[in-house]
Amino acid sequence: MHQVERAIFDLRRGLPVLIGEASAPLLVQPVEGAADTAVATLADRAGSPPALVLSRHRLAWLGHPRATPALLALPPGLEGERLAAVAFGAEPELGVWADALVDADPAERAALALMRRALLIPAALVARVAPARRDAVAAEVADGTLLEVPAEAAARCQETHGLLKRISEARIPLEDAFDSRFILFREPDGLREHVAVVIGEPQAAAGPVPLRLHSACLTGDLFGSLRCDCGEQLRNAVAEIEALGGGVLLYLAQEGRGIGLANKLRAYTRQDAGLDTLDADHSLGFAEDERRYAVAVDMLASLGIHRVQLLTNNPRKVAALTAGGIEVVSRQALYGTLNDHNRRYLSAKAERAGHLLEGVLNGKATRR
Ligand SMILES: Nc1nc2c(ncn2[C@@H]2O[C@H](COP(=O)(O)OP(=O)(O)OP(=O)(O)O)[C@@H](O)[C@H]2O)c(=O)[nH]1
Ligand SMILES: [Zn+2]
Repeated sequence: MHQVERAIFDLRRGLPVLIGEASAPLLVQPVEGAADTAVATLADRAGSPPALVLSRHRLAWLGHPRATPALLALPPGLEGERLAAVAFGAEPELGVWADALVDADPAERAALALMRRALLIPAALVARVAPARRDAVAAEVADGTLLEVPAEAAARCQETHGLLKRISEARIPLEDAFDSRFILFREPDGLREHVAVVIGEPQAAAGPVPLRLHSACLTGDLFGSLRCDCGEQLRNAVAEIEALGGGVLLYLAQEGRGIGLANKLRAYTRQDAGLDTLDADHSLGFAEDERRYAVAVDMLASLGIHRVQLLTNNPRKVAALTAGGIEVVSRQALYGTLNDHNRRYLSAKAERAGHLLEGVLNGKATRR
C-alpha cells in the first residue's frame, strides 16, 4: 500500500506516476488538471505516443457501450481543453476517433482505479515507456523524481479491508442523543477518515444493534441543502437510534456516493443542465454508486458488532454488509422530506437505482 498512498498524492498534484510491469512499464497522468502541454511532455518522457483511458460509464454515456474501460488513440494536437472535453466534457466531441477504441489492459484499468482512489475524474493519459527510454525513466524512479507503483498494488488500490486504524475517541453529547461517543478511524492513504457515533451502550448480546450507515454529504449534512434529504436523514437517524435504546451511526467519508465533493459539485451543474443524478455521474465517468462498504464492516468488527437492524432505504447497503459477514436481521426505512428541489433526485434513486422510497414519494413521509 505504501507506494499507492504516495502515488495518490502525486496524482492529486497532477504529476505522472509509473505503473510498474516488467515487460511494459506505463506512465500515467490524470486528465483533470493536466497542463496544455501534458500530452507532448508525456510523449517525450515515455518515447511513445500517449493514449486516453476512458471508463466504461463515460463510454456508455458517449454512446459507445463496452464491457471494460477502453483506450483511445489521441489524434495529433488534442490537448488542453479539447482533451478535457473528450475525457469528461458535457458536450463531447468523440466523433470518428471512436473507431480507434480498444479494450484497456490490466495496467491501464489500474490507472483508472488510481484516479478514483485519488477522487479525480476517472480518465487518464497513459504512455508505454519505449525501450530507448527505459534507463532514463528508471533513473527518475531511482532518484525519487518519479514514483513507481507495482501494477497489482495499483489494481487493488481501492481495497482497504483490514487496513483501517482506530485513532481516537471522545464523549460528544448530541442534541438528540445525550449519551454519545465519537470514535475516529483512518484509512491508510490519510485522505479519508470515518467516524463511528456510538449512541448509548448498545449491547451486542441483547439482540441486533440499530445501525445507520450514513455517507457524508457536506452540502446536506452541514448546510441543509434542499437538493437532497441527507441532513434530515442524519438527524432523524440519531433520534431514531436513541429512541430504539441506543446503537451506532457510521459517518462514512463517501461524499457524493464516493466520487468526492469536487465531482459532486460538477455533477450538480450537469443536473442543472438537465441530466438526472445517475446520468450526471456517468457523464463524468463514474458508476451510479462508487461506494465501498469494507470500511463499515471493519468498523463494526472493531466495535464487536455482528448482528444489526439497519436503518436504510438502500438495498445495496444491506447486500454489502451481508457480503461482509454482518447479519442484517431487519431493515427499517428512514425518510427525509420531499421538496421541489429534491423530488427529481429521489425519484431517480427510486426508479433507476432501486431505492425503496415509496414512503416518501407517495407523500406519507416523514418521521419525527
Ligand atoms: N454523486 C452524487 N451524490 C449525491 C447526490 N446527491 C446526494 N449525493 C450523495 O449521496 C449520498 C447519500 O447517502 P446516504 O443518505 O447515506 O445513502 P442512500 O444511498 O441514499 O441510502 P439510504 O439513505 O440509506 O436509504 C451522500 O454521499 C451524498 O453526498 C448527487 O446528485 N450526486
Ligand atoms: Zn445529500
